[in-house]
Amino acid sequence: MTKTYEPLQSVRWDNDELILLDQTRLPEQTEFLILQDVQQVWDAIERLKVRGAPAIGITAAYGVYVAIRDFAAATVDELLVEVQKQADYLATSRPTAVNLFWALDRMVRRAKAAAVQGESMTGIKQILLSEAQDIQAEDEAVCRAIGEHALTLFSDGIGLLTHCNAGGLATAKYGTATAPMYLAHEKGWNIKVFADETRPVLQGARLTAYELQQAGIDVTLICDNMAAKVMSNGWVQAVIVGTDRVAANGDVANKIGTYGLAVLARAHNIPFYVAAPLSSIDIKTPTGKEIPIEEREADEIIRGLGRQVAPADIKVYNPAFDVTPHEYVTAIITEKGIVRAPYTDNLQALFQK
Ligand SMILES: CSC[C@@H](O)[C@@H](O)C(=O)COP(=O)(O)O
Repeated sequence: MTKTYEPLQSVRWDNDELILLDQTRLPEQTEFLILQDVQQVWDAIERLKVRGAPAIGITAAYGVYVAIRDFAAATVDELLVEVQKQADYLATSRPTAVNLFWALDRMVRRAKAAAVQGESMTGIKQILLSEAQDIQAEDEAVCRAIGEHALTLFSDGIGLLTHCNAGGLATAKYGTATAPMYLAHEKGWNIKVFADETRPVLQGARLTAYELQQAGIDVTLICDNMAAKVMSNGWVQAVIVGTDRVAANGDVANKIGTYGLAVLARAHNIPFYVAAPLSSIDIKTPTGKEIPIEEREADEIIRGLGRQVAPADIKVYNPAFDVTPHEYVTAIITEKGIVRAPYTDNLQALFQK
């Protein structure tokens, strides 16, 4: 029997309002936030109310419109300066996911192009709203295409392991790493997914386990330190994760713990796949060493499980992401197809097609 996937939407533009599903509250509460100004948009991104690289980009794009819609500029040039200023501000909310900068840059370029075409200030504002809506609609199509390409690597009965949440909640729909899971499920395949809980903020437990279970997919939650055991049990035939930024040489930044998983996959002879929209591929950053890695507050670890689990004043190191060297990456699955080594040439080629 085929099933249609109808997920919770994490970002919505509805009735002239930007509405976010508060991902910090899931799975206990399904709470929606109406964001009324750019400060609220910035806070929502920084505090992970919306998270996941594509969803951050989509939200920031709407954020630019929210920031300028009531701005009373005297001239089009003044409006363009304001658009740039607000985009620069939103760009400071999180450093690693390149989709944020990609979406903001696209919004600024669209405003400038509209000005060159002689649009009025009202026209430019409307064009910015449409651009944000286009970014969101395109992301859905991109995720579906990633899922279709990824599905060619898998077959009925496969066991998959994933980390963090590169799911529908992190994108417009389908997710990146989860897209083939949803498409496989729609086809009636029996797949088994193992979801790492993903310390410290538990995106795997709170979000991936939740959304896959809601969709009726066979998902098993494991603690991060159980991945080796699950692999050695022979339960996993592929690892698939999302990414916040792929460098030009194929090094992959993703949620902390991804690198360890890639090493484990290599040790067990299991392919390690990265699902990446082109908006996550940063051809201008040569290698993973140049990718800025966000460090977050100690409290995420000390009090991350809802109560104090360590000495209150303990020294903590809390990088939110790590970089998996490209040598460990079996393939990068994009909306334009599956890319394998040599990554420098093959990723570059994606942007020339
Ligand atoms: C399709 S989402 C890809 C990545 O953004 C995801 O894997 C991830 O690491 C998210 O980190 P987060 O800190 O929750 O924003």
